[in-house]
Amino acid sequence: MAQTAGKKHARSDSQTHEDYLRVQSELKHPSTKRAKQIDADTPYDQLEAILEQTRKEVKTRNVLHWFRSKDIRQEDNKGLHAASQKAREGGDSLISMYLFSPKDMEWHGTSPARSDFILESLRILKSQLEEKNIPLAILTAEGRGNKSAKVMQFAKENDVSHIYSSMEYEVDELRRDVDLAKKVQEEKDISFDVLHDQTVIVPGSLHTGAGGPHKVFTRYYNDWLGVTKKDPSLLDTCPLPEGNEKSAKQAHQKLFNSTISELPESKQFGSDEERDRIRKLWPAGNKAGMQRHADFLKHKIANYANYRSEAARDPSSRLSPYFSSGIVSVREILRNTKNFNKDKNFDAGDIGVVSWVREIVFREFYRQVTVITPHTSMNLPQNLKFDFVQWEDDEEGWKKWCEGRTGVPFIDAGMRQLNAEAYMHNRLRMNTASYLRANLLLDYRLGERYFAEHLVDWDLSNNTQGWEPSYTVFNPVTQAEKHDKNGDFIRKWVPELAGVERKAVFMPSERLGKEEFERLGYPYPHVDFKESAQRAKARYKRDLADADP
Ligand SMILES: Cc1cc2nc3c(=O)[nH]c(=O)nc-3n(C[C@H](O)[C@H](O)[C@H](O)COP(=O)(O)OP(=O)(O)OC[C@H]3O[C@@H](n4cnc5c(N)ncnc54)[C@H](O)[C@@H]3O)c2cc1C
Repeated sequence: MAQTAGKKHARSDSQTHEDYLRVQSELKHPSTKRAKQIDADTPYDQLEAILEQTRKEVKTRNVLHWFRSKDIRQEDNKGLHAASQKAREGGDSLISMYLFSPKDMEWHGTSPARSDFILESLRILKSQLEEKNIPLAILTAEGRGNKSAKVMQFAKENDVSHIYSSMEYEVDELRRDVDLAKKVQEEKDISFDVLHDQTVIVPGSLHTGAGGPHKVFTRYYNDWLGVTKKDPSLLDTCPLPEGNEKSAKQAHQKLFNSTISELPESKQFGSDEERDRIRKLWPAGNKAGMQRHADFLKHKIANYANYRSEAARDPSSRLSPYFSSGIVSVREILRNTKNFNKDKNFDAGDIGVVSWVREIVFREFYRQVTVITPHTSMNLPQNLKFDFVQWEDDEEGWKKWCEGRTGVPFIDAGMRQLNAEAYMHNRLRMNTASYLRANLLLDYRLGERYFAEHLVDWDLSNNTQGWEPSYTVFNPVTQAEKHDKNGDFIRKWVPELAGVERKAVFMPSERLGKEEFERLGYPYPHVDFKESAQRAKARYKRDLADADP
């Protein structure tokens, strides 16, 4: 396994004592009492309310679209389209901007793979827009707190009358937009709007019969199917932005000259080899994402319902980084999927399509959860009682988990895939997460953070929901026997076990002696998973019984 000397970046898979201390210090969060206050008066509601006042009628001058790391594309981008239309109404130029924030990358633990993927996609987008005489200016925010001031300064310097952008649903990002909206309120001749673009159905808008937003997935899913069937226009896409006159190149020369930022040292790859390998796995830009979807429809979706949990077959679309950075539009992807499914609704036709779209609806549901329980984006579990669990302090267990050396092959295979590909198959994500919080009884937030620091597709809503603690404890042996029947996935990622007999691959400690482990160079299990699962359940029961969030 690659060992990176010097530790200049968080991405390295060999963990030191300092890493263990650092990652613990990054798990700060508000009290559960404060979390409830935030849930009662959400930043999302605050933003929606203030936007009523900042969507103003003002004389159109230059129109700005502010790209975020969730809408890096010109195709079917609602905010960009609205900005383009406004500019056509007789304004000067359509201009665009991306605010690069190295401090936020540190704060959120963004992985080098995701950081690079975003910058490479921006590079492609910049040149596509430039062909239409639309500049994409890259600004750098020095601190985490001065972003709205920076945007306002940019708007004034460039005589912007209208600012458009796409909604981000996490607390920090919503508060940043509220902050900018307050500044816009003080200006007579600037308008600000934030559009919903990430999902087919606006998060928070699907309600139960009693009136509150759905909190249970199956009900949300059924409702989602019904609404999209009734109103197929939800999948309508918007056109590409219209270009500026050639003269815009002269008028906004400074913006055209701005260059894509360098990543801070901690976000750079450990080596050129690693960079090239990861870029090959995850080619940047919309075209690559759409091609990936077309290939998935052609070769894999028909078997998705049957094979989706069998990681060795690599059965899924691998579109998650493209969704999480908004490099592809979910509406366009679903519209193409529907065409493939002979225009049938998403609960009919090809069973692979039905099964795959259900996962996309999970993505939409988790955005609804983030909006209605904002504390989930603040390092707190959705069920606040789990904040009262007394986790173990086990540095050795932590390191072994990170490095894929727990001695439990299914877990180690998943972690090694993550370390090598900046990606892990969903079944392995479920198992490695369960192993960390239940078998090792380590604070689940340590794992959540490690995923953020390594995944190319990190997405707060999907990741925090994936890590949400519960009483469910996966048995990594029966899981492997069921979903990796021949042990192919394990053998691929844990080559030490390539030659051992099939049964021993799933749990070598049940069939091989300790000396055999030494000979193979594979670690003996750090904990007994059956015993540790019992211990976790008892611990949860004890701590949750006394918990009073
Ligand atoms: C502990 C844990 C952490 C996770 N962290 C992330 C994360 O940071 N980013 C992320 O995008 N997904 C995350 N997931 C969800 C899921 O594992 C990935 O979306 C999926 O594995 C990506 O592979 P794919 O694109 O081939 O998915 P496909 O199976 O092809 O699914 C298509 C799309 O549907 C969405 N999707 C699929 N499964 C889920 C799911 N369980 N929940 C929500 N959306 C889903 C994704 O956008 C995905 O790209 C996590 C799951 C767990 C259990």
